Amino acid sequence: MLPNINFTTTKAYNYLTDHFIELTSQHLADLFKADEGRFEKFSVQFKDILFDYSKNRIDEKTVALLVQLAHECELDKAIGAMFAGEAINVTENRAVLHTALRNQSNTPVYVDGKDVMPEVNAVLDHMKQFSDDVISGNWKGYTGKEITDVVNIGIGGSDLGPVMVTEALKAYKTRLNLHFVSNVDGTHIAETLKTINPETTLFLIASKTFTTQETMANAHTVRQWFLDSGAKEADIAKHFAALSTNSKGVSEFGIDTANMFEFWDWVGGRYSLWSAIGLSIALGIGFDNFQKLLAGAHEADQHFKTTPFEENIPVIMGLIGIWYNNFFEAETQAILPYDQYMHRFAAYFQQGDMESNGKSVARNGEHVDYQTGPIIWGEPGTNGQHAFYQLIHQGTKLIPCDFIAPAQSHNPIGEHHTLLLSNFFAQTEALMNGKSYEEAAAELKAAGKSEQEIEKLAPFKVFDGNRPTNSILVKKITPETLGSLIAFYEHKIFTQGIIWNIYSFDQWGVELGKQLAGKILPELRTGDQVTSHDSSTNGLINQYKAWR
Ligand SMILES: O=P(O)(O)OC[C@H]1O[C@](O)(CO)[C@@H](O)[C@@H]1O
Repeated sequence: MLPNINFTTTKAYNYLTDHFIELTSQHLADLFKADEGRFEKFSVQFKDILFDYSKNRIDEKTVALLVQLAHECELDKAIGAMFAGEAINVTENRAVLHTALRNQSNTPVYVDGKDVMPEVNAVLDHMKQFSDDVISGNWKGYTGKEITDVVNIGIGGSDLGPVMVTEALKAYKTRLNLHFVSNVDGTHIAETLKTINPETTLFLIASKTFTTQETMANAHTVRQWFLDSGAKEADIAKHFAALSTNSKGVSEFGIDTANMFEFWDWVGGRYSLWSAIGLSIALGIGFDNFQKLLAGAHEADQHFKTTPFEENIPVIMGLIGIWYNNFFEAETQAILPYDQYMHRFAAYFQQGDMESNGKSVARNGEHVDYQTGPIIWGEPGTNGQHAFYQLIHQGTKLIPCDFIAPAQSHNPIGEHHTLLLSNFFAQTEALMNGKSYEEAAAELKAAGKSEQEIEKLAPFKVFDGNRPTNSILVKKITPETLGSLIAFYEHKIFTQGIIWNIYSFDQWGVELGKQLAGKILPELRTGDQVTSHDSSTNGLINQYKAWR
C-alpha cells in the first residue's frame, strides 16, 4: 500500500515555507563565498557518476527539511512497496517492477505469490540467443541472406527508450542498421521502406498491448509491403518478431509465437526498455552490452533502495525538483546533455516524467491543490546555447537545469571534447554568478566605449545569476553508466510522485484524445458534411474534406 499523505500538511512543508522566505534573499554566489566546503557537502559520487547539486538555491537546512519531508511522506515505505511487487499502480491494479527486469542479483521477486525471475531470465535467454543469431548472420532471411537492417515499429514507451539508448550507445553499434518507425503519419514508414530490402530486413513489432492504433497501422502496412515484394505468408516467421504482453493479438496478426518476446503487465510502457522491448537495443549494441545496461540500472536500484536519503542521488534529485516546483513555482525542468549521442535523452524523459507525473488527482481521489509534474524539455549542448539559453540566462522565468557530460569522449577528435566541456563548466558557473552592472560597465570601458554608451548598454549586459543547476559528470557514457543514469531519473520521478501523492504509473490522460479520434475516423471515411461537433471542429473537418 502506498501512503496517502498531503505533503502540504506536513511539518516539514510548513518549515520549508518559512525557510523559503529566508533563503530567497540569498544569492547562490554568496552561499558559495560563505562556505568553502559547499561542493563536498552537496555532491555525491556513485561509481563513475559524480552528481554535484551544490549550485542549487539550498543550504544545509533546506536539505535537512526536504529529507524530513520525504520521511514524513513515507517515501521509504513506498520504495519498499515498489521493490516488493505490491500493486502500487492502483488504478490498473498492477505491480510496478521494471526493477525486476534488471535484477541481476537474481533474488526472487514475487507478484501475487509467484517469483517472476524465472520468466524474466527465460525471456533474457531468448533475447540473447535470437540477437546473437541475427548479429552473427546465422539467422537468414527467406532468400537465404543475412539480416542487415532491423526496423522497430512501436510508439511511446515502445519506441522512445530503444531510440534513446541505441543513439546514446552508438559507439557500441553492431553491424546491423537500426530504424525506428513510430508515427502513424505514412511518411514515417514510407521513408523507411525506401531504404531497406525485404530479403534482409527484420521487423520488430513492439507493443505492450498490441492494439495501439499507430503501431498496428504501421505493422499491417509493412506486412503487406513484405508480401507484395514477393515473399509468402510462411516467410513472415523469418522476418517478423513481436515484443508484447498480448500473445493472442500477436498470433492473430500472423506472427509465430516462437518469435514472440514476452513481457508482463507489471512493466509500464515508459519503463519497458529493460524488457523484451529492448530487443532492438540488444540487436543494435549486442546482448552483452544490453546486459551491462541492465547491470548499471540494477546498481542504481540498489543505491536507491539502501542509501540514506541525504546521500541518495535520485531522492535528492526529486527533492530539489520539488523545492523549485512547489516553492519557487518553477514550471519546467531542462535536461541538457553535453553529449551528441544523448540527443534523445530529454525527449525520452519527456514521456518518462510527464506521462508519469502529469496528474492532478491525488491518491485519495481528490483534486490536488498544489503543483505536480514539471514540463520537461531540453536539447544537447552546445546546440541549446545558440537557441534557448538566452531565456535561461536573462529571461523572467526560473528554469532549473540538469547539465550532463562525459569526461571522456568516444570520439576524441582534436580539441573538440575540451571545447565542449569548457562550455559545460562555463554555463553552470555563469548561470550561478551572473554579471553585475559594474562588471558589465567595466567590460564596456575596456572595449573603449564612452561613458554615455556604457550607460546606455550596460543594463542589457547584466546577468542576475542565481539560476540553479545540477551537474552530472560521468566518466564515460558506457552501457553501465547509461543504465545507472536512466534508473536515477526513473527513481527521481518515483520520489516526486510519492511526495505529490499521485499515481505515477497509469496514464489515463492519453485516453480522451484516442477515444475522440476513434469517433472522428468513421466521419472522415465519407464525403458527408459533418455537423455533430462544435463549430470549430465541424469547420476544420469540412474544409479538410473539401481540400483532400
Ligand atoms: O506499447 P503500446 O501498448 O503500443 O503502447 C504505447 C504507448 O502508448 C501509451 O499507452 C500512451 O501514450 C504509452 O504509455 C505507451 O508507452
